Amino acid sequence: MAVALPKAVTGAYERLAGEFDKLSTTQKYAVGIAGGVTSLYLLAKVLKGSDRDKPTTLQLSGGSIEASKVKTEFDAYADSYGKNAGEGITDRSKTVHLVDVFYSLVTDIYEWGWGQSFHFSPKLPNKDLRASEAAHEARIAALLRLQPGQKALDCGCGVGGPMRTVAAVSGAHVTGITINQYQVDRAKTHNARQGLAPLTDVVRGDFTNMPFKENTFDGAYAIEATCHAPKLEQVYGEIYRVLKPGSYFVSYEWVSTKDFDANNAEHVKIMDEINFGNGLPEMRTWKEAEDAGKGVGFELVMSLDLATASVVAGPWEGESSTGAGAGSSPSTAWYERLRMGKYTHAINHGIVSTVDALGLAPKGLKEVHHMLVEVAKSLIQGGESGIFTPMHLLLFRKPAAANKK
Ligand SMILES: C=C(CC[C@@H](C)[C@H]1CC[C@H]2C3=CC[C@H]4[C@H](C)[C@@H](O)CC[C@]4(C)[C@H]3CC[C@]12C)C(C)C
Ligand SMILES: C[S@@+](CC[C@H](N)C(=O)[O-])C[C@H]1O[C@@H](n2cnc3c(N)ncnc32)[C@H](O)[C@@H]1O
Repeated sequence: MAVALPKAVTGAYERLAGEFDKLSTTQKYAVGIAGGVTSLYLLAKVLKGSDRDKPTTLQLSGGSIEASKVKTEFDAYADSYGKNAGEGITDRSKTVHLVDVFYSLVTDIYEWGWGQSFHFSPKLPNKDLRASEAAHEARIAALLRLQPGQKALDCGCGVGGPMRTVAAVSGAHVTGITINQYQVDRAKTHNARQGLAPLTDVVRGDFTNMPFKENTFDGAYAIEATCHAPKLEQVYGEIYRVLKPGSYFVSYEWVSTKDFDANNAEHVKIMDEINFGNGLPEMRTWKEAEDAGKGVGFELVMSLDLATASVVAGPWEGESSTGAGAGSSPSTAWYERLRMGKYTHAINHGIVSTVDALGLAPKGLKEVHHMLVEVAKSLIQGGESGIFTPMHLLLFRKPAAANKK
């Protein structure tokens, strides 16, 4: 079927062709060569690109996993989740490895479709997404009272979006730890490009067994990361160990809220889907998270679901809220950003499926993207129903007298 182009387009084309005809043969060659070189340059940029801010569609990779193994690794990841309601990862001893695989599979897609900060944020009134995201990260620096010259730890740092904000607003040095080598490389590239290399460091390691000496850091934080630990006590215990006495640890936790009913099949189904699409071994309740921190020796200073409550100015010593969420927040709900444009998820899936069909993306990436399209729906359901929050703020303090016999 012939496609009729708008008159404005055909008219412009005819005028250009007319102008081209007026050129001498040498000029025509020159235009041809310039056009060819420009096209080659643009093609090379799309295909390769280096030191990129974010991957282009054609750069979507399997992270630290070889392209030829992406499909096999994704299938093994999918098989590691039990079929029974509420089961999560069946063999919990494999959690850390599976999380590493998960982040190899999703890191490029996250950067491509979300940005360099792998977390949610309440959208603040009259502020755009990036400003709201940065405010959510800067709150961490304020809660930890970080100062220039101090040392902070970012537990589960992703590609370093939050670490760069925390270092930039506080002047403190931030060391990030992530289980995924591909994220280490990406974070270091971004840190250098954004002039923050001197205030940051990134290491590959397991946050349940960290390569740092006791009493090293003046503050520690985890943004939507400790939910990946096989047991919360393992990661909280390690953070307690490496913190100096009297220092703070703040976490934005993924937890079920007081509205979650473990006997409600629909609630459990939503949580199972959230666990699978986000590499979580299981979902903890906000109370379990509070108890885990206290259990390893921390004092609980503050506990508040930022999805439902506004934060007042500090300090918060001795002020431990119930976790039920006090007051209502004037901001837009965190899950609204996930809805994106009406057709964005479908369009993105079309793009990923096309590069997959053309053999320009690792086989298996289409399935990974499909998992993310599905989990976006489950996260929205979890948020709308109020049974789940990705931002339960827990502020802990290592007692000043810790370590003293
Ligand atoms: C804290 C975690 C990650 C939180 C979020 C950063 C990610 C959770 C779900 C992700 C996404 C869902 C839909 C994707 C979309 C289909 C794709 O085209 C572009 C990327 C998404 C928007 C993607 C981006 C990151 C998330 C929002 C967990 C893992 C503990
Ligand atoms: C959702 S991302 C959040 C990243 C970052 N906090 C942010 O907000 O951009 C979770 C991070 O936790 C890290 N992580 C999960 N399990 C880990 C483990 N056992 N040891 C170290 N890092 C881990 C992942 O590698 C990833 O970087």
